[in-house]
Amino acid sequence: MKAAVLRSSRAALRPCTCRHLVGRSYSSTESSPESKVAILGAAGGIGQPLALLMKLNPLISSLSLYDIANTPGVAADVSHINSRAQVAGYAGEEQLGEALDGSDIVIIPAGVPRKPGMTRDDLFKINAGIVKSLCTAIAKYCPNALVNMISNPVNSTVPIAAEVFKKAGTFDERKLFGVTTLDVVRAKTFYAGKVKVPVAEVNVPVVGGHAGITILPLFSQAAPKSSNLSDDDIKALTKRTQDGGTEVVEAKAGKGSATLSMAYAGAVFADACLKGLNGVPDIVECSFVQSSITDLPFFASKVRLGKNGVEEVFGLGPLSDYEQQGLESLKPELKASIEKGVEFANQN
Ligand SMILES: NC(=O)c1ccc[n+]([C@@H]2O[C@H](COP(=O)([O-])OP(=O)(O)OC[C@H]3O[C@@H](n4cnc5c(N)ncnc54)[C@H](O)[C@@H]3O)[C@@H](O)[C@H]2O)c1
Ligand SMILES: O=C(O)C[C@H](O)C(=O)O
Repeated sequence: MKAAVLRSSRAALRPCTCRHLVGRSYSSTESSPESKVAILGAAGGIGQPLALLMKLNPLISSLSLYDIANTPGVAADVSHINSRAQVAGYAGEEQLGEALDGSDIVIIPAGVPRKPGMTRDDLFKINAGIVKSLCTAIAKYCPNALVNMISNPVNSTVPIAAEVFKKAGTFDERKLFGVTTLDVVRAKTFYAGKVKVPVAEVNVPVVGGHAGITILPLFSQAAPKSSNLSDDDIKALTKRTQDGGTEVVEAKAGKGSATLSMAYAGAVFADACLKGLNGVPDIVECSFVQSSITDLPFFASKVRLGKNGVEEVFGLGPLSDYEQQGLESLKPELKASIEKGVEFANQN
């Protein structure tokens, strides 16, 4: 069973009166374009709260919820919320094409999460294959969509997606994103708590990748600046940001990894992508993208989002000695994870 499907056309305009949790609001005199967003893995721990948050986003006219099972229930539930997006649930591979058809953004939280004692790379064996088959379908059914990759290990799943798209002849480096927003969310929260400033005023760029030491928060560039932080404070904040995922995995004690904070982070990043697609100026977020700012082919840094996805990849800016050391230390691990993804995509 599935709910009614609404096909999207970005050119069509329709009035909207909903308010959005994290973005701008639209009055009845404004219009927002139609946009279709698909979530793959929508019945999971991240997928369900992410579906809820996406249903509240007034920039979305069509929300497509896909999983291997259980999406009809999630879709029926979310669809009763009185906001703009029309919701459709799709279950099983035979419905994947319809779920993806016409999507402007595809968000991928499909795959297994960590248990205590595991690294993100331990998920590669299962998640690499899942991501590969989902990206093969994206190349076929919505080759122009922006892809927001959440499935771990992000340092490898993004290169896998790139290789799949290259083979299909659909790769556009401006449209593929590893979602590292949760690292930024954590860095902001931990910094605000330490420096004792309102968290809403805080910004901290986080660069590199999304696993352990490859997560490099740049507290030397944090805003507002603090003169009270010692070197030890910065080391502790850096370590807590790098270990944020493990902190949640251990606290959940075998019941998975971050889902609620990740759904929030995924919603923030998707909202930024939607705003960029809609021509809102100066939308800047950190993301793991194809990059030439270091000698690695993929790297997370600040990117400006626009009508075609990435419009500009920003450089790292001035780094402290500690951050410079962190940058050099992360490169071998990040390089190996990228190469592992590329190799997997090309050998299977
Ligand atoms: N990027 C990040 O910052 C970040 C943060 C948290 C979690 N994650 C990752 O996100 C992934 C999902 O985490 P979760 O807690 O939601 O896991 P979960 O097990 O609760 O949910 C995953 C969902 O994916 C579905 N799924 C499996 N194979 C699929 C396929 N072929 N097609 C569609 N759906 C499929 C499952 O049925 C399940 O509903 C994990 O890999 C996790 O490590 C990433
Ligand atoms: O830590 C994990 O395994 C999930 C995710 O990557 C996170 O940072 O919370």
